[in-house]
Amino acid sequence: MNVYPTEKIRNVAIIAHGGAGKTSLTEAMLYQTGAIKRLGRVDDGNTTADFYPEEIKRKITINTTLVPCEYRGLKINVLDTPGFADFAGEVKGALRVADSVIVVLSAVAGVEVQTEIYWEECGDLPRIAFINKMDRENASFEKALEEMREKFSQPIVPLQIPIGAEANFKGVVDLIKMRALLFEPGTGKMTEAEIPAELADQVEAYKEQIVEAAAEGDDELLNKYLEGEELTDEEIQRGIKGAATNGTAVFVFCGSALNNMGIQPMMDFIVDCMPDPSHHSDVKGKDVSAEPLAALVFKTIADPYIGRLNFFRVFTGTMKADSVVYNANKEKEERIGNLLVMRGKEQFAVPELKAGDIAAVAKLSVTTTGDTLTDKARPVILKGIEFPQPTLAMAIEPKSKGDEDKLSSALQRLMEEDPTITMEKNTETRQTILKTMGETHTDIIVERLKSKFGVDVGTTEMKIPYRETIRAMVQVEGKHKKQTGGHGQYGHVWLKLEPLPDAEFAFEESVFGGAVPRNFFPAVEKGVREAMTEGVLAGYPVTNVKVTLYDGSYHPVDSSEMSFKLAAILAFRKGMEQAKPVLLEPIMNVEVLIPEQYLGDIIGDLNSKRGRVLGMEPQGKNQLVKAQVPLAEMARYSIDLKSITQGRGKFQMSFSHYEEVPANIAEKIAKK
Ligand SMILES: Nc1nc2c(ncn2[C@@H]2O[C@H](COP(=O)(O)OP(=O)(O)OP(=O)(O)O)[C@@H](O)[C@H]2O)c(=O)[nH]1
Repeated sequence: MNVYPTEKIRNVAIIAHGGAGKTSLTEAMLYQTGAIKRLGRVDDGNTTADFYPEEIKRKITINTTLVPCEYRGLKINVLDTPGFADFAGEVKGALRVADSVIVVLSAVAGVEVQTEIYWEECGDLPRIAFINKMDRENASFEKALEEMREKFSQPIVPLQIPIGAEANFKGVVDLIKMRALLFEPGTGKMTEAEIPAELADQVEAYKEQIVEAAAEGDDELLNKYLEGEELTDEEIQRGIKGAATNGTAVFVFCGSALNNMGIQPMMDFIVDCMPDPSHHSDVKGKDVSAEPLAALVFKTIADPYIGRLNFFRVFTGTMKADSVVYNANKEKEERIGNLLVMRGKEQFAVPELKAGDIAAVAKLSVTTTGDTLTDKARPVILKGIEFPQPTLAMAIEPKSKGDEDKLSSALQRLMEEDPTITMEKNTETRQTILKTMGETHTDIIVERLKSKFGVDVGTTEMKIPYRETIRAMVQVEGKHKKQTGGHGQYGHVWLKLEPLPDAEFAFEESVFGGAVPRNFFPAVEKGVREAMTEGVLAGYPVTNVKVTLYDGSYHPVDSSEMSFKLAAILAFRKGMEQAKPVLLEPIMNVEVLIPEQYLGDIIGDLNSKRGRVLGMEPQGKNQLVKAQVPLAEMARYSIDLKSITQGRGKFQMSFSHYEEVPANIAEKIAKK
């Protein structure tokens, strides 16, 4: 593969709801450019972009795949992203390094939820739309268009209209060339023809929208247009390019990725009108090739053959093979060996990469996703990537004992690859908690642990770290006395137990006249602390208790530290039983961000989860609901929220405080 200058590069992310046809479109683009000789199919598991076994098995994209196509002397770096919400982190990475976006819609399903969500996340990135699956039963170009206009604020402007639909889909009318383009299914061969007479009215209506959008794309043209002058074809072209580059209009194409129909006109548009990397908002107004090196790592994978691979985009300067660069985030130099242009599982080594290009490098020592590789003499740190926070927590444990260390180091490695998972050890419940973006994500982590690291693991629900406390003050006696020939054992204490709302534990002594000698005090405290590790209700740790040692007795020969410790344990257990013990549960601060229309359902659901809604406030088009909810009710909230809002809601939570568990629930927990 050649080295391409900045102006000959297009970095295009393909985004859409799962199943709209992103991977099929990527495959068709590769075929169209001659990079592959056979059109692979998702259903046959032989596409270039989805080559991981886990992707082939599920027939979905899990990883963003970089697929460079060489076309008309340019290099189009296609980033095929996953549509499934659990892998939203991959989309974030791709959008950070793309200069423009292809939004794929199914002509049958129209604008689906994830498409809407990712559309928002595109921010200011210029985008075009490809209405796919025109060959399918119930395909409707108009309906998809209408839904786009309903849901998106940008002007939506078709540059084509379909000729035929469903099994009868034959091609498109190119509204700029004013010609019919007919495609041969499979080969994608394109022939031109006259516009079918029955489409004449439609063509006129759409043409007017194009002229308007073109005028909006160029100030000079806008004046001309507003003064009622007609724009020439050349001016319309220029205006369209301006609007496409600035993102002031979204131009629409259509076709069938599966049958390789309608791909070439869209690719021509990318080449002719979509922005090159010098337009990216990070570098706007700069001479990208004259600036010092700044390359952002947006994805890291542990490749089974090559080892760790970092994918990066060069924003400014040139990245050279066999060079030394500076990781400005880690403040460490890194040695670059080969620069690899990847295409699915294929790779080509290149001597250098110009500003704007995307590639991978193997075997760096400290670099991870989000880091900037730069020039030590003139270091730059590029803005990182804001990954979504994981929301589904599950406990994970190795199936065979002794694999604990192996599990935690494997998870560490997976966390380097995937910034949307976290792992933590809960010291109270002794569980390893894995947090992910959803159930499928968890399943995939479990599979990877087995296939890549040989650790067989199971997942269970997270245990809730309950605690126990007391609600009354009591005074109790504890006596440990044994006479078994020779030395006996003797310890005797009187303890006062009382609730201590503002601290976990306090121990005091106020013993008169040496009833218990001073040297045994530490043993008594030790006994109390030991007893507190397992409460009398359900065996959870005891908290918020003050214990005072105020009396007792001793034996000059038989008393020992051990005897006093045991006496204290006895006293504490007895005392706790009498002091109205209760179970406490962790209460979380929860913030849920949702579109207004789900407000009622969300509040109803939080109430049914024993939550207290503290308030809500509008945030743009959304509502932020603040509540406090017991952790025990929140274990599967990420799944519930997804189903109530069809994936449109977000939430986060953090620990707030402990509160008493209602008696009926406490009883059930104690029985368990
Ligand atoms: N009839 C028809 N089917 C299509 C077309 N494009 C894609 N499909 C089918 O739709 C399904 C999903 O296609 P993909 O290309 O995997 O969709 P995707 O958007 O990449 O899906 P994710 O990566 O999982 O988000 C597959 O069964 C494809 O064969 C099309 O143009 N026509």
